[in-house]
Amino acid sequence: MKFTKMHGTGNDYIYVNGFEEKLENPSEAAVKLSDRRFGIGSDGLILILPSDVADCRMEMFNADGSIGKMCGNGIRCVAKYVYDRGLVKKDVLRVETRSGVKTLQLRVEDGKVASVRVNMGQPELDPEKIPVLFSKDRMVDEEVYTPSGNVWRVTCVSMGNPHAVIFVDDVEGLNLPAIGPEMEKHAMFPERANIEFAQVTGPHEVQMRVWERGSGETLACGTGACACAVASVLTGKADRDVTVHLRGGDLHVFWDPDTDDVYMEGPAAFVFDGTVEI
Ligand SMILES: N[C@@H](CCC[C@H](N)C(=O)O)C(=O)O
Repeated sequence: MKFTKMHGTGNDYIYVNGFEEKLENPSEAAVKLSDRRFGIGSDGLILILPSDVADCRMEMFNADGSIGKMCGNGIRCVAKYVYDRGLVKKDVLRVETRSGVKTLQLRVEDGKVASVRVNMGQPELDPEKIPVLFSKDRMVDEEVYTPSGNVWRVTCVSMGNPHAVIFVDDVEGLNLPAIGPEMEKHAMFPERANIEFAQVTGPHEVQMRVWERGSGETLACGTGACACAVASVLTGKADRDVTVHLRGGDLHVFWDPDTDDVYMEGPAAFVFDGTVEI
């Protein structure tokens, strides 16, 4: 099977052109191919497919084979893939995802996509829809106790997938591989959750690390950066226009007060093409 390795701020996926390739069991392939020693190595697998309602469709699988309804870093790479390879030559693109059709504005340099601005849609704050087992009045900065005895104050937001944002004083000092799994799988999240740890360093600056549902610690998460920006506003810690600094680079997020839409802007990068036996 032909594949392409790409990344958005270090959040790397294996991309398969579903216009040409047929993958019988993508979930199983995601587990096998994402392995960083026995496979190609990635945070997961993304299929680029034809769509009846948009320019193309994406399907994303985490490294454990589970499905993610939306992927902010992945969708920018999908845009770069279809534009640079001439599949869809438009600088405003519509991509179908499991969380609806997203509109993307491409910034092209020397004929290739350098960065992409995505309308990520409106954040979902209804606990039943996220889903999180909190009541409606306990959604912002609420205490959660973990089985190992940690207490975290979380703000829950869905950006098409579930996120819990936790503000801390020293994001780099955290032992994320120890803390992440017990929060991802905490009983309060019936479908597990992506966990963001954030340190606000100014009205327009947030430093963030992420433990992704199904993939573990990644260098960046686009939907997570958006959830973090929304949580920063809801808790009164930052303005609606923030740069989220991640281990893999920066993402710019703006939560529009007029439309309630969240916009995310960041780079998309090609790594290499290859073929693999599956
Ligand atoms: N890396 C992504 C999010 C991927 C999906 C997530 N792990 C989930 O299961 O919800 C992003 O950039 O948004």
